[in-house]
Parts: sequence; structure tokens; C-alpha cells
Amino acid sequence: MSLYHETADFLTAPSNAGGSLKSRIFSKKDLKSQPAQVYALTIESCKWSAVLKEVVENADLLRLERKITPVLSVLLVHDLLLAKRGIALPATHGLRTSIERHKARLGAEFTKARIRRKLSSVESLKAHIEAGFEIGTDNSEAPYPRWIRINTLKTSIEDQLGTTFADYERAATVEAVRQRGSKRIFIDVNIPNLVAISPNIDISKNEAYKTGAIILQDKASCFPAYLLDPLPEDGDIIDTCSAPGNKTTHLAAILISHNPEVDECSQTIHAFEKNKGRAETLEKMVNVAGSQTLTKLHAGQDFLKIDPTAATFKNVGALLLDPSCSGSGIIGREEIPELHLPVLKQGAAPSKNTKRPKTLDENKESRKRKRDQSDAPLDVMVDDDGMVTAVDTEDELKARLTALSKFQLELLLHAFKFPSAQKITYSTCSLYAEENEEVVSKALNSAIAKERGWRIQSREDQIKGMKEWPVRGSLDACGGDATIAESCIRANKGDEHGTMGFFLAGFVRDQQVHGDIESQLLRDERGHLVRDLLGFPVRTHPEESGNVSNGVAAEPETEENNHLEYEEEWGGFDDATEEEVAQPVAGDDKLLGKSQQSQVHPVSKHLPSAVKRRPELGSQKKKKKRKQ
Ligand SMILES: C[S@@+](CC[C@H](N)C(=O)[O-])C[C@H]1O[C@@H](n2cnc3c(N)ncnc32)[C@H](O)[C@@H]1O
Repeated sequence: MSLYHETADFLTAPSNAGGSLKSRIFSKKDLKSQPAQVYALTIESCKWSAVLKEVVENADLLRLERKITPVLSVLLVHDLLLAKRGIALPATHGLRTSIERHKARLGAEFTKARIRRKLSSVESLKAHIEAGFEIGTDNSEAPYPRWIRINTLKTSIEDQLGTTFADYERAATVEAVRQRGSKRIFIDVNIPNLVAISPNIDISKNEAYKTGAIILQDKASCFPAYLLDPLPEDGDIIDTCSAPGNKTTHLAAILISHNPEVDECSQTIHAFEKNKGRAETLEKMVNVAGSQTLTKLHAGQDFLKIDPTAATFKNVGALLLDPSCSGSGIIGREEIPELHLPVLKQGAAPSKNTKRPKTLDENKESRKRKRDQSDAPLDVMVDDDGMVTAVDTEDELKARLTALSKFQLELLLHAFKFPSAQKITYSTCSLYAEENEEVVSKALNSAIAKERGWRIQSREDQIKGMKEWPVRGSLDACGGDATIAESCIRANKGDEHGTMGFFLAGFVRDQQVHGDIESQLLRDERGHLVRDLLGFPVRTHPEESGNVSNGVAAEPETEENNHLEYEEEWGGFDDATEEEVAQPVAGDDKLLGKSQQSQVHPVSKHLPSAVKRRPELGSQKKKKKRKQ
């Protein structure tokens, strides 16, 4: 099948799959063409389709070439007129010859289309298209604006408003930027340094984008790093599942916002990414964003396999968990730019192979229908790692969600084990309660959470923008616990806030209260426990509390204490995890219904409840590394 037929299939297929357009194209196994070529042709042809529709209609191509469908005509005429190498088919191929024999006529109509727009050259027409001005026939609201995070490691919001966005009209609401054909900017009220611009504008060719000064990142995807808010006293940070790196680089920007002197910042972000290919993307993103000096990449490393008590992680005070999930909250088909299809002129008989072309209104209707169908049962699920799973039945969906949630819980329980950790965020871009509130409830009910004093970060203890965010967790999915539901943060796909579907919860603990025994134990240079003659671990300050045998008597013997010794003997083998994963589920709703909209609590003056701690890192060593 040719590049043109394969691309036409993506443009006309009903959208009942999750995942972004990109992931659907790149994960399609039997694609004959290069996925990158299919993706580029889809996007570019849509962008140019208003002009190409005019060209094809005025050249009367559909009447003259009955075998060419409206979608194929847009794709082929796009390449004939605009691609460097023309139509990517052999010179004798039927599709190519049926377009090329009208080359002169199509070229003349293209020139007329440009002149009608009062543009002096093809270059100025290109600039006009890139700026998104050609969506004028449709002023309807698009479901999503384009969210852009200003990367404060490289620039400031003031600089960007004066340069990249200098000629944008300022919008007071996010609704105002969603209007197609507009050129507006909205400054977000919840997340600092975040803006939304009109959806038709392609910013990817802009210098600020290419240099990493601005980063395309959905508003909801900015929630986790903002909620975690790593402060200097939080020490090092772990991003457990990092690629492609949106949240890793956001963490770095927040770190520096609290430590304006980059050289003075002694904190490290440990960025784990299990998949080596994705780790390469992560590295590129970290470099482009300018956060490489703050980030230690653990490429190809599985976070679940690291020892939380290792000396390298002894200063880790905060962890961000954004694990693989079903990806059901990802904005899928809606991201495809509007496609204008040519129609046959009145009176002309439709060609044999051409279904009656739809009018613009009909197209809008069918797109709306396709969007509405996105809640219908899935036949394929594309997760946010691009993994495709066939899901024909409710049982298959359930099995997939069970597997994902088991992994997600395991990850969260592993994060609870870091001795100095006091803050954790857990997030997914899934709409399913199984991967969200239910994971949170199971984690809170786990033995390790209770032993180590982990609790959910209440809404009133959350950072301002998250406390004020109105969409909260599902009460049903939290087993009727209003405090937990209120503490959970959700973002709905397709509501008035213009975000992707997302879930987030914060966990905190007070080190003084839980009296973490591990931090009181003496370790040798390799991080192994130092033991006395009887084999008991020795405390760092034996004069205060004696050895651990005394400590055990003073503190109740816990599974965790036993666990510590066990881990020492067996090199980190962890038998508690499976047991904890098997904890019963709180609440048995299978799929999440409507998100709960709650009243905003009065602004509390309380500090986040996690007790702060000074990092103990040798900053000299790091300063050297950064200068290299
Ligand atoms: C949802 S994506 C992360 C998105 C990322 N946080 C961002 O904002 O750009 C999940 C990533 O976690 C990686 N991953 C999954 N399991 C992992 C594990 N056990 N350890 C480290 N990385 C893991 C996947 O390969 C995938 O790249």
C-alpha cells in the first residue's frame, strides 16, 4: 500500500483507540511506509487543506480523475505542489500520473489561491500557513488549546511575552484561546510559567521551541512537579519513570527557582528510565532544556531494582512517580488539525471509487461523532509508552488494568522505602479508577505506609495552585472517604479547563513522628549496616539509645525492621512487595464516573506538613561536575 493510502487510512479511520496520533502511527506494526513520513504528511496536508481544497475544486480534479478520493487528492496535490521531491511514487504509478497530468492547471490554481490571499510569494504563503491563519473558515472552539511551559532554566515569561508571543492578543480565559483561527495567549492561573495559545498555531518551527526555551507540555502534566515543589531542604530528588523528560526538566526548573544560583544548588535529580531507547530521548530533552548539570541520568535502569538504602540515595527527600499507564487520558485524534476536503462541483456525477464527499458541516459533524465515540469500548489500547494491546472485551480491559495497577502500586510501595523521603507524588494520564484512587487507597493501607508514617497530602496542605484546582478525586473510587477524594487531583479530558485526562496524589510524612529507624543506623562505606558482636545493627548515636536490640525493645517490632535485616542478608531481595500488592481494594467501582467538583477550601497558612531537612551533600564536588 502506498504512503498516500496508508496516510488516508489514518485520516479517515474511526477513532476508538486511546493514545496520541503519533503513538498510533509509530506503533502500527504492519505499516509499509516510514511512520515519520506518514505522520508528517498527515499534519502538513491538514495544515494546507483549506488552500488545497480550493485548488482541487477549481481545477475540477475530482471530476476529471474519478479514481481519486477527496482525501487522496489533498495528499497527492500537497506533495505535487509543496514536497521537495514531489509525489513519492514511481513515475509510472497510476496515482502519480493521474495527478501530474494536471500539473499546469493545479499550479495555476495554486497561484490564484495565493493571490486571493494577497500574498506576494510562495514563501509568504508558507509563513501564512505556519502562523495558522488558514483556519479562517472555521471559527469554532477546538477542544484543547496548545499548552506551553516557559522553561525558566533558559528564559522568563516576561522575555517570551515580549518576543515569541509579542504579537499575540492577550486572552482573559482559556476558552478565548480555544477559538480556531485566533492568535491569542492565556497566562495560566494555577501553574506558574505556563501559557496556552490558540490550537491552530504550530510553534514547533519557532526558535524558542528549538532551543528549549519553551516546552510543549499539557497543563495537567505540569501538576506533579509543581505539587512536589522540591525545596533546598528536600535534598535530592528521584524521578522514577522519566522519559521523555517533561517532568524531569520541570523539576529542574523548580529547583533553580528556589536556588537562583545554579552553582550553589547542591541537589541532584536522579532520573530513572528503564527503556534504553526512551532514555536517549530523555537525555536529548534534558540537554535541550539545559538541566543536564542538575540531572543524573540512570538510563536503562529499573527503579524497582534499586536499593532504597544505598548510600547514593541517602539524601533523597522527594520522589516523583509518573509510571506507565493505560494512557486513556491522552488527547488522541483531536490533536489532528482540521481537514478541509474538496467536494465535487454541482451537477458532476460522483466517481465510482469516490464516496460522496462531505460538506464542511458534515465533516464537523462526523468529527464530533468520532470524538463522542472515544468513550465507547476499545478494540485496541495504546498506553503512554506507545505499547499496543488488543482489548476486545471488558475482561481483557480488566486484565490489562489489573496488571498495570499492580506494577503502579509496587512502584509506590518501593518509593515509600527511601529512608529520608518525605514527599512523593503519584500520577497517571489514565482515566481509570483502578490505576488512580484505588492504587492510592491500597498504598495508604499498606503495612509499609503505616510503619513509615506515610499519609496522603491533604488539599489544604497542597501548594496554592493545586489547592485551588477544582477537579478532585472520585468519592466512590475512594470507598466514600471524602478526605482522600478531596486530596486527590484529577483533570478531565475535554472539559472547560482544556487539559488532558490526568490523576495526581501527593504523599507526605513527618520524619520526627515516624522516627525512621533506618536513618539512625550506622553504615559502612558500601552502605552496609555495621553490626555489633551479637549481630545487631549499631546506631549512629549509641550513647543516646543503645544498639538496635535496645531500639527494638523501645520501638515495637515491625515487619519493616525484620525486613531491613532480611534485605542485608539477601542482597536486596524484597518479599514484602507482593504481599502488599495483594492488599484488598478499597471501593469496587470498576470504571470511574464523573469527577467530583468540590468547593475550594479556605487558603490555609500552614506550611506543607513534611518536616524540612537540610541536604548533606558535598556541593563542591558537584560544582566541579557542572563546570566540565
Ligand atoms: C508515563 S511515562 C513517563 C513520562 C514522563 N514522566 C514525562 O513527563 O515526560 C513512563 C515511563 O516510565 C518508564 N518505566 C516504566 N517502568 C519503569 C521502571 N520500573 N523503572 C524506570 N522506568 C520505568 C517507561 O519506559 C516510560 O518511559
